[in-house]
Amino acid sequence: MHADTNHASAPPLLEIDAATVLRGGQPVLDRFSLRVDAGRHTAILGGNGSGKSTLVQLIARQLYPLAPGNGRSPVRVFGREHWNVTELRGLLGIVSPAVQRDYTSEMPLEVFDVVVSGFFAARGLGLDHQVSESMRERARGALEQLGASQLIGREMASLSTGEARRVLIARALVHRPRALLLDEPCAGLDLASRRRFLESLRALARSGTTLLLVTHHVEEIIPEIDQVLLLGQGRVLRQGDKAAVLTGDALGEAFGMPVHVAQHGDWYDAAAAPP
Ligand SMILES: Nc1ncnc2c1ncn2[C@@H]1O[C@H](COP(=O)(O)OP(=O)(O)OP(=O)(O)O)[C@@H](O)[C@H]1O
Repeated sequence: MHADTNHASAPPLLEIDAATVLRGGQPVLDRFSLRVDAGRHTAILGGNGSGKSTLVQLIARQLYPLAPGNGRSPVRVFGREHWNVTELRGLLGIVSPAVQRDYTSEMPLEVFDVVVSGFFAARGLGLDHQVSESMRERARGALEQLGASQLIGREMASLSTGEARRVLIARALVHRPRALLLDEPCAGLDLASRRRFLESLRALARSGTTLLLVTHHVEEIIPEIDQVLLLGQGRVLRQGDKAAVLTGDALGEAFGMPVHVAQHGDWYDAAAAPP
């Protein structure tokens, strides 16, 4: 399901062309290629250690690929190879466990300030930040969109995992990025919080923000996502329409054991097949 149909002539949101990333001297992404068109909500699925977080860091310019030798970068975002990191984050909101740890550490940071600071790509508000009424208005709107308005006034360190995640997504959305990259957004959420959170992601997907969802849980792939990439040991095992990729065979290969996949309406789930 595409977010909207006005992207026909836009460059792809993301193009990765045979990128290799080394960590500890070993290739953890190995000649990895991926294309995500703007508006095409995509899930990146893989087991522990398959390279998902490395991929997020590659896209966020926190890790760099090996130079391919042709002078070109193997990673292009919105058609461009070179980005200033602040500018890139204005177009691509990123929420990951590392971002959440950073915001919920001991330093006192108030929820509303955290969301407004998204306009300045800063961790909190400082004296030199000129906050306009329209910025405040948009921050209130983003918190409302995530069902987190009641948290205004609270300190980040006092929030539950799910509450803090909603605030950080509001912060990532405040300057209206064209896409949102979410790394394991449901980690640490209980059943009810996860369902509510996934419903808010569905609303975002329908509102035109392209979602890139990184997860190891098939049941978090919301119906609006129609492309799935299956990652195994740093390589693309399968990529394509959800129905073609979410099969027992493909997931069995990714997770290294027999997997049973069930479909419930527009949702899928997967479990280890009984021995
Ligand atoms: N700093 C590092 N030095 C050496 N190896 C690393 C480093 N960081 C990650 N790796 C290795 O890279 C591989 C991919 O790790 P990555 O964190 O990207 O996987 P992941 O798919 O996000 O895993 P998980 O689902 O467990 O979070 C793993 O084998 C991991 O041990």
